[in-house]
Amino acid sequence: MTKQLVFTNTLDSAAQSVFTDQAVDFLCDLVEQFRPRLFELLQQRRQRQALFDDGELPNFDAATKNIRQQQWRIAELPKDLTKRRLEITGPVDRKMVINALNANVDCYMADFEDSQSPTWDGLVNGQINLRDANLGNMSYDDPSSGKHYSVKDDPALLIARVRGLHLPEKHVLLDDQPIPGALMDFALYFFHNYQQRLKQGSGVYFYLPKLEHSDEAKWWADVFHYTEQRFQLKTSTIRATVLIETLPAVFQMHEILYQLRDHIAALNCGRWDYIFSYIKTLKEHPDRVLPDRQVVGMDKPFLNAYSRLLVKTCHQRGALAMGGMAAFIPSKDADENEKILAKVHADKTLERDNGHDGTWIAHPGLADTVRGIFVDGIDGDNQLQVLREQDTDIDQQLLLQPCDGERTEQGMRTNIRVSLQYIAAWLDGKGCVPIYGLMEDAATAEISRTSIWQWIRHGKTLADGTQVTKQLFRDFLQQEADVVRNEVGDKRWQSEPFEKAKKLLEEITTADQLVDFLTLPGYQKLA
Ligand SMILES: CC(=O)SCCNC(=O)CCNC(=O)[C@H](O)C(C)(C)COP(=O)(O)OP(=O)(O)OC[C@H]1O[C@@H](n2cnc3c(N)ncnc32)[C@H](O)[C@@H]1OP(=O)(O)O
Ligand SMILES: O=CC(=O)O
Ligand SMILES: [Mg+2]
Repeated sequence: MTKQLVFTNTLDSAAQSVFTDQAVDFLCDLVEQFRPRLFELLQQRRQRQALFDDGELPNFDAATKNIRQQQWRIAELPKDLTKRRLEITGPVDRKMVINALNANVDCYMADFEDSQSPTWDGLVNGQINLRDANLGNMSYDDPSSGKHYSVKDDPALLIARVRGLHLPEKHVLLDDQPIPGALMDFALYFFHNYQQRLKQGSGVYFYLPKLEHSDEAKWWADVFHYTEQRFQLKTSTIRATVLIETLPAVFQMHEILYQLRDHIAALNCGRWDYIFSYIKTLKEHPDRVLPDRQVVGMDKPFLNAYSRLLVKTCHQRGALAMGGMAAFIPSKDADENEKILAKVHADKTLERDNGHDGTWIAHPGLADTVRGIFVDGIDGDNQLQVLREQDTDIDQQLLLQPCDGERTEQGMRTNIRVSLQYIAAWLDGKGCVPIYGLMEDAATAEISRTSIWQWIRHGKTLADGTQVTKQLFRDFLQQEADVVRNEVGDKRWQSEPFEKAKKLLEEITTADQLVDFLTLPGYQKLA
């Protein structure tokens, strides 16, 4: 008997329109075919981490030296993926999708990942929204403002980011086990959109997050080849941009491009997950504990080296090198806004000067400032020709260089308030929220909570000499929860899952073993 997917809940009409018989067949085949290997790859992540915990440091792999040294290039880029100077990103709710498509940018990264809390309804409606976006007949009437939204002519080019490989989808089972969330997002987006995208003379474009090794890139390449064959499409119809946002992956960039050479278009500096991964990968290394999150900027040597090596590697192979996200969002206060735009300007100028071909913005209000740098400030559609002499000697030592800066009580308290508010929002179905003037999403919040864990783990002292302990954290958590409760008011505190978030934050921060992703225990609690 052929296998069947089992849904844990009754499908409403929206879900039925997404999980059609043919789409379900395709998804079921993908899961059956590729999940066993995915489990092995996740196991290999744990084995590599055990070595790092024992004192080894991530490094370039001697076994794949020939891939790094030989001459080869990725498949030629399709025309519409050569100009990606400015990309807006955001979760896939309907108003956001329309606003992003209408923004003054080249591309829109529609996000099922860091900025999307993976509620069932959110994911299903996200698929419907992206299908409508590709069909070009998308509109929305906002019941709270009465405003009508529709997509302009010539919208931004749509690229969908699927969930990371570690995230299960608990509402859909095969053989009594949750299916991989990444395969669900990929299969549904591909199935419902490939015909329309090909009709428009384009391809089906994805962002792939949080890869740790080129074997995982090979796994995705196999998924893409299988899909193209099944739907009788030309090789390279599917194109991926891979986020280099884990520390192990920075040592595998040539290999990742190589394994995906028929399908890759670009690498991207996912700087927030990268900082989180630096903490996580080196969590047992007392000499590489990071300072306050606020001081870990792209000008720090280890981060700047990562950006430069990514550019160099991509350009050598004919792939675009995308920059990352400045977390600043516009303020309604004019003076404050001027300062924010100046910070964004400095951050993006550094990326442009490193040779990136384009960059991300979190908010349409930043488009004009960043266009000044990445559109007016470069010659042509990209900087593929840039190969800088000074970026030839980036080595393991520089990529892992300890980061200077203070650990302060203020920094620790801010980390607590941000984590608490973010986890509460996420459990409430919102994957990206403004907190204290910054956009916070699953990647930025991970930095806040793992920093504290690592400071406790190594008994670090704050700038005033206080040692960070589990008890200090518990005391601060109680005090900062009161501060947040005052800020949001009793009504919101009681009606939103702040108490649940506080409990989860306490559990994962005081656990003896670092919890891999806060979204894993979080997902168990997500309605
Ligand atoms: C680490 C990483 O992974 S980075 C990538 C993931 N993160 C992201 O994608 C960040 C996406 N950004 C956002 O979600 C939002 O900008 C937030 C939550 C940070 C702030 O959103 P808001 O509080 O709505 O901001 P604000 O009120 O200033 O928004 C003004 C308008 O801009 C729109 N807007 C804001 N950000 C975006 C966006 N990223 N895409 C599309 N529209 C947007 C809002 O919908 C709103 O539209 P309206 O006037 O029609 O109502
Ligand atoms: O996904 C992007 C990141 O910075 O993390
Ligand atoms: Mg990320």
